[in-house]
Amino acid sequence: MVPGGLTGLDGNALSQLVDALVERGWFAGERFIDATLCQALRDELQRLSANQALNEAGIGRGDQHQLRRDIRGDTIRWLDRESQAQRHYLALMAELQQQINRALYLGLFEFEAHFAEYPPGAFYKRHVDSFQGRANRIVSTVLYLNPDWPDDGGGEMAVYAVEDESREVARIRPEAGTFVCFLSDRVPHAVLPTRCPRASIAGWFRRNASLGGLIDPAR
Ligand SMILES: O=C(O)CCC(=O)C(=O)O
Ligand SMILES: [Fe+2]
Repeated sequence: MVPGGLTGLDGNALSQLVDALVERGWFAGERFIDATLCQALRDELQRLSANQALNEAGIGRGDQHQLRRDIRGDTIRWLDRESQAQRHYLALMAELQQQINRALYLGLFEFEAHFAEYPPGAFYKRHVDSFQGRANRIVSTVLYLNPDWPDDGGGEMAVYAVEDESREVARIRPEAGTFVCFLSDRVPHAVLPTRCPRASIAGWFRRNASLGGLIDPAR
């Protein structure tokens, strides 16, 4: 249950998510997150964008961080719990974390997430979100915030086979309310070039990983 009388996650959808994670490593569900909450999150992202509060996203963590517009073209802002909408979404993710830990014993202990805006023409080439052995990102999530995404809007998330990254297995429209969840080190995915401004929240459940004596190194 989410505090403050807010809408929680649907039990049925949650068990579908957990089953899909176990069976094939990824899940996508339409209308997984309430439309009113998606609208509030999109309004907030649009305000941040209008106030030039978004930053160009890079690839690699810590010292390895670099801007590569040929690889990814979104601008981002990390969630900071400043709004009621963010706190509501984070409470839902805490509920999801509990369910995943209960069913899969993944020991997820923390969630980090950022708003993302892909302007027309932007994309994110095929990648995985963490590498085996250095995997403190365990489960990735994406919530889309675009009501009435047009058929010819592009910007789908392409999902590729775990055992063969050249084989596309799904294409997911970034329609508001659609939620995607997958094992961060297993599932190759990409954002296909978008034709419309594309709004989302990408997030990661993490496990504490001690790397080279650093506890929980910088993202
Ligand atoms: O927005 C999406 O569909 C995926 C974004 C993504 O892959 C990422 O931020 O790592
Ligand atoms: Fe990704």
